[in-house]
Amino acid sequence: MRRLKITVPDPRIQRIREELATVIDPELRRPITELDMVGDISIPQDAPVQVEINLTIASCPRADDIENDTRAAIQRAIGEDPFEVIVGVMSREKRRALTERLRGSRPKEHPFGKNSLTRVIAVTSGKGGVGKSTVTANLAAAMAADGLDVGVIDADVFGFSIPGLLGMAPGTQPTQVGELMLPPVAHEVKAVSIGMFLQSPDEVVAWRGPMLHRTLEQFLKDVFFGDLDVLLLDLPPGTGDVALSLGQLLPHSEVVVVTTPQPAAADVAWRSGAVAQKTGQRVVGVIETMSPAIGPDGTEFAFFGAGGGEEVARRFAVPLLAKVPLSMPLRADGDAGTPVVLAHPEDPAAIALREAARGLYQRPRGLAGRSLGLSPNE
Ligand SMILES: Nc1ncnc2c1ncn2[C@@H]1O[C@H](COP(=O)(O)OP(=O)(O)OP(=O)(O)O)[C@@H](O)[C@H]1O
Repeated sequence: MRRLKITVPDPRIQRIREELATVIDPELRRPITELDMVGDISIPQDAPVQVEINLTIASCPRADDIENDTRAAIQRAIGEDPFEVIVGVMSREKRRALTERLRGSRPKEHPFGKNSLTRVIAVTSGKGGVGKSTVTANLAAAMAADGLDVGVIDADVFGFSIPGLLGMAPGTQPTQVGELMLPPVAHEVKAVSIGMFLQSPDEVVAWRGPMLHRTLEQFLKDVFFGDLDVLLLDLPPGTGDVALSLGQLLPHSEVVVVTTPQPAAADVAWRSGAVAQKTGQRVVGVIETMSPAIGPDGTEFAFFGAGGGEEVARRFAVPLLAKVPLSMPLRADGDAGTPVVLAHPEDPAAIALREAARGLYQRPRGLAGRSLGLSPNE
């Protein structure tokens, strides 16, 4: 009688697959198994286990991370057994299929339209240099540290400082996979900035409105942020073109107004929020920064006066989410690329910013702050 030969798959292959499903692509934020990055897993006789990994592109900036995580996963699956990881690159067809799959889950326009579950929050100020970008970077880092998926679009053409504030090295750029751009990630925050697309660091951006509009639109459509809980936008100071574009592209976005305590700055800050209201957006809160600080001997330093935040919040009938005192660590940590909420969480400025972040994402959606069109001014 002839014997039927049944080949039983080596159980180690299944264990390796299960462990590889825990390896997350750092840019796409999905398991490499789901992204079709795992090729053949074979166990030749008397030879090490072979596992093939296919990166999305040859110059994948996070290739080392993916390979290291893959090795650790295989080790967890097979212990001391010898193995080999063969790192290759996806074929063009596979890459196209992947980008189509990633785009496929997105609506035709951009993924942050009115049915999106992502909370879009634009951070605006009247004047430049009041601390708006620092506030944005810290809100993003604090929300991400609380476990939210957070993205930032740095649309501040004149002072694109988000990459630096998040510690991204000069020259950091999104990774291009097919037509999609994968935003760099720092402190668990995905960020894309106009500054990442300049030819040289010294290039000055002097764009007219339509160019800014197209850039913002492209960021929203072509940057693959994945499913975000919160998308923060760092707007240029003032009441200009980007705010109007935002009204058209993201009419459901909410707006946080940043001001210093100075009455003159507060008045300009109020104007920038009022423009946002005119384009249908909703002012949801005010953050005062450079607020009075208390020295070690109890002396109060109120270099920029007091009361600006309360005044702007009163005029919009929205909460004053935080008063962020003047703080050396806040400034120094920003310069060093680690937001103060992470580097010095005990600093009074960090405490205030963390409270503002929580106040923002824990807030129910409502009508406060939306212009009801009853009065031309307030
Ligand atoms: N509470 C604070 N204490 C100390 N320094 C602060 C505080 N807030 C902001 N700064 C500092 O003020 C400077 C300007 O801040 P930032 O770049 O965030 O302002 P901005 O409003 O975004 O400016 P721009 O619109 O020109 O980009 C930075 O050096 C920052 O570290």
